[in-house]
Amino acid sequence: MITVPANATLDTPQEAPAEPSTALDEAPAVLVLADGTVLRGVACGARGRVCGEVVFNTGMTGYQEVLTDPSYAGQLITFTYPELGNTGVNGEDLEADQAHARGCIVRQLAPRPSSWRCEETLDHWLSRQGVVGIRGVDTRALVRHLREGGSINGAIASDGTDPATLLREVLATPSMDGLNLAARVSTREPYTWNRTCTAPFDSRLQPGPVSPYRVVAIDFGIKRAILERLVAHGCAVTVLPADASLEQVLALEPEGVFLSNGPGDPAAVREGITLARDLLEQPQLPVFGICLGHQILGLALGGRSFKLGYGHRGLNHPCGSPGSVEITSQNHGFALNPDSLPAERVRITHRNLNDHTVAALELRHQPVFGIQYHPEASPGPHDADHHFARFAALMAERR
Ligand SMILES: NC(=O)CC[C@H](N)C(=O)O
Repeated sequence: MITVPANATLDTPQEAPAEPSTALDEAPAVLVLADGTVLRGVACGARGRVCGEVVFNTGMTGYQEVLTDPSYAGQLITFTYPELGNTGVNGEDLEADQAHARGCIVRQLAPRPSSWRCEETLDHWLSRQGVVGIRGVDTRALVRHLREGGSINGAIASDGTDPATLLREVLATPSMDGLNLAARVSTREPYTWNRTCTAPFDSRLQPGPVSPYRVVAIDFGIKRAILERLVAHGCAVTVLPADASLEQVLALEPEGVFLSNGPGDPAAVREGITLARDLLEQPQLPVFGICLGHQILGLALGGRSFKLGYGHRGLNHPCGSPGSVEITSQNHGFALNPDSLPAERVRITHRNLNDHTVAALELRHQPVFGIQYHPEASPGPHDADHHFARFAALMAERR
C-alpha cells in the first residue's frame, strides 16, 4: 500500500506537449496520365494541381533526398516503396534548399512518423514545400503501366478538378524534353563550399592533402551530397552557374573541374556542352562528370544522347566493368548512345548490367571521366564512393 504524506504536493500532471498534428487530409485527389489513365486517391501535401512527367523511384529509403534532388525538377515522382514518411522529415537530409519535384504519388503515408531525427511529418513538409501529393494510389499498377508504356506526362489534382478537364490540361502541357531545365535550377551567383557530411561514413578515407585541391564545380542542379563528398576527399569547391564560360572557370585556377547532375534533356544544356568542349582542350586538366555532367561530357565528345523508356531511378542498379560490380544509386531518364562515342578517344568503362546501357566512360589520353550513376549515394549504397578518390588522385598526380 503506497501512502502519500499529507504535506506532499503531487504536481498536477503537466499537459504533455501537443504532438504535431498528424491528422491526414481526407479530400479526394486524382492522377490523370496523358494516355487517359485515371487513378483516384486521397490528397496529401499541398492542395492544388500540377502537371509534369510521371516517373518512379524504387528505392526503399531516401524519400527526402529524392524530393529535394534538383534532378527531379518538374517531375511527379511515384514511390514504389509502399509506405512513405515513416521517419518524418529533418533539416539535414536535404539535397537542396527546397523540394524540386512537383508531385508525389504514394501508396500509403505513414500517419505517425517515428525517428529521433524527425522534425515534422512528411505530409506537413510536402504542404509547406508546395508539393501536390496523392496517396492511396495503386502504385504497383501505375509502375507496371509506366514500365510497359514508358514515362508519360500526367497531372495530380486535389482541388476538385475533374479528370476530363485535367486530361485536357495534360495534353496542352508541352513536354519538358528539349528544355534547358539545368538553367532553371542552377545557382545565379558563384559560391564556395567547404562542409562535409556530419558523419563521414567512409573510414577508408586517406588523410587529406596539405592544402585542399582547388575544384570548380559547374552547377547544373548539383546535389549537396556531391559537394560534401568532394570536400571529404580533400577538395575546396567553388560552385559556378550552369552558363559559366571557360574564362570564368580558368580564372579560378582550378586543379580539377566537376560537371554536376541535373534535370532535363542533356542535349538542351548548350552552354554546358560548349564549356565541356573547351575544357577538353585543356589536355592536362582533370574533369569529372556525374549523371547529367557525364552526359554533357559525352555530347561534348561528339556523342549523342537518347531517352530511356522509363529511366533508371532507384538504389540497387548493378553496374559493372570487367572483374567488378558496383551496386549503385541512379536517377536518370537519358543515356549516351555507345556507338556515337569516338572509340579512339573514349573508353566505356562500366555498363548497367540490367540493360547494358553506358554507365561510365573515361578518356584514353586525358584525365577525364564520367559516371552516369550517383557515387555520392544519398540515398543509396556507397559502393561507388571511390570515384571521388579517383578524381582527387588525378589532381594529386598533377601537383
Ligand atoms: N540525375 C541527373 O543528373 C539526371 C540527368 C538527366 N537529367 C537525365 O534524366 O538523364
